[in-house]
Amino acid sequence: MSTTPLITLNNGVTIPQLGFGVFQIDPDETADAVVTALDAGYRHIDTAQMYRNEAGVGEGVRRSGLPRDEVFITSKLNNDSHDPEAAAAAFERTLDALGTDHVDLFLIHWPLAMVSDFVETWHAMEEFYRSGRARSIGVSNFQPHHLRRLIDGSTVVPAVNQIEVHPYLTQAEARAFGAEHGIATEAWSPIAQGKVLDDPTVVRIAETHQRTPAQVTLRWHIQRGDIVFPKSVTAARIRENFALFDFELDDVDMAAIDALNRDERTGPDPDTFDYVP
Ligand SMILES: NC(=O)C1=CN([C@@H]2O[C@H](COP(=O)(O)OP(=O)(O)OC[C@H]3O[C@@H](n4cnc5c(N)ncnc54)[C@H](OP(=O)(O)O)[C@@H]3O)[C@@H](O)[C@H]2O)C=CC1
Ligand SMILES: O=C1CO[C@H](CO)[C@@H](O)[C@@H]1O
Repeated sequence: MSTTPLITLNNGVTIPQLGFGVFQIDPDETADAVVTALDAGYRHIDTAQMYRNEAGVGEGVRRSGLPRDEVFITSKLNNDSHDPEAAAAAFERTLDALGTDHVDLFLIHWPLAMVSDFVETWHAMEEFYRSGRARSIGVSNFQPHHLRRLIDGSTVVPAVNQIEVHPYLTQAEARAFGAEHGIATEAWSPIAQGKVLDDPTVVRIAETHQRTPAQVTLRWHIQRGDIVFPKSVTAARIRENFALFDFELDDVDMAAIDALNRDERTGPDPDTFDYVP
């Protein structure tokens, strides 16, 4: 069975570059999907308090029979828990739901810059990291201006920034900022929830390589060096999305996909998204 490359984060922790995302997987179906993914070779699961399926992730990992330390688990602090005391209680709930004594990565899900002080929230995250119960901490949906303020006001530099990235939103500025500051970029909605799969350029490159449009798009992410975790509840697609390591895109293919950028989001804009449930 093939394995995924590992990326070393700025704190020395390694993360499998290809993982499995579980947003919009029904809590009752999550354990089965996670078992299917782990059987296919994935060793990295991306969940969030907001997805309400952390318990299913924990159950799936246990049911797989794999030792806990062979699976990298990420979760994210919900938007209603930015207050440092609320963050501490929410972090406990995540560990309880997953049924584990630590997570490998814990993220602030959204900056919520208009309704909270994310630097204060980050100080609570630093405590989770110092205690060892979050092996790494990071952020999600932070723009360079948010990251600048965070880095200026704290001691631990985020290990990752998880942002929306796909061929229609290539995120040159945010990825360059991350590279400059040792913050790994994680690409969410890597196939734009399916919207890039009919793109004629992607389809043409897929035909050339006798691969699917999803595989070509995910391979483009891998060759750019980002961490990526496509979601699927379909067993055949879960396996298809993992079969990325026996073909390569050349520079011309990579440039053609880069050129599809049109700065088009499928999800919310971090500068205006302030949803607190
Ligand atoms: N930090 C954040 O704010 C966010 C984080 N995320 C994370 O990123 C992960 C991935 O993003 P997500 O938004 O789920 O979207 P994706 O870009 O991964 O797309 C998922 C959709 O594509 C379909 N699909 C998956 N594989 C294939 C394939 N090979 N061929 C055709 N269709 C396919 C799935 O269908 P089906 O399931 O029916 O097979 C599903 O409808 C999330 O699960 C979550 O972990 C996502 C959004 C925001
Ligand atoms: O992780 C997430 C899944 O998608 C949602 C809607 O786009 C986001 O709000 C959320 O951050």
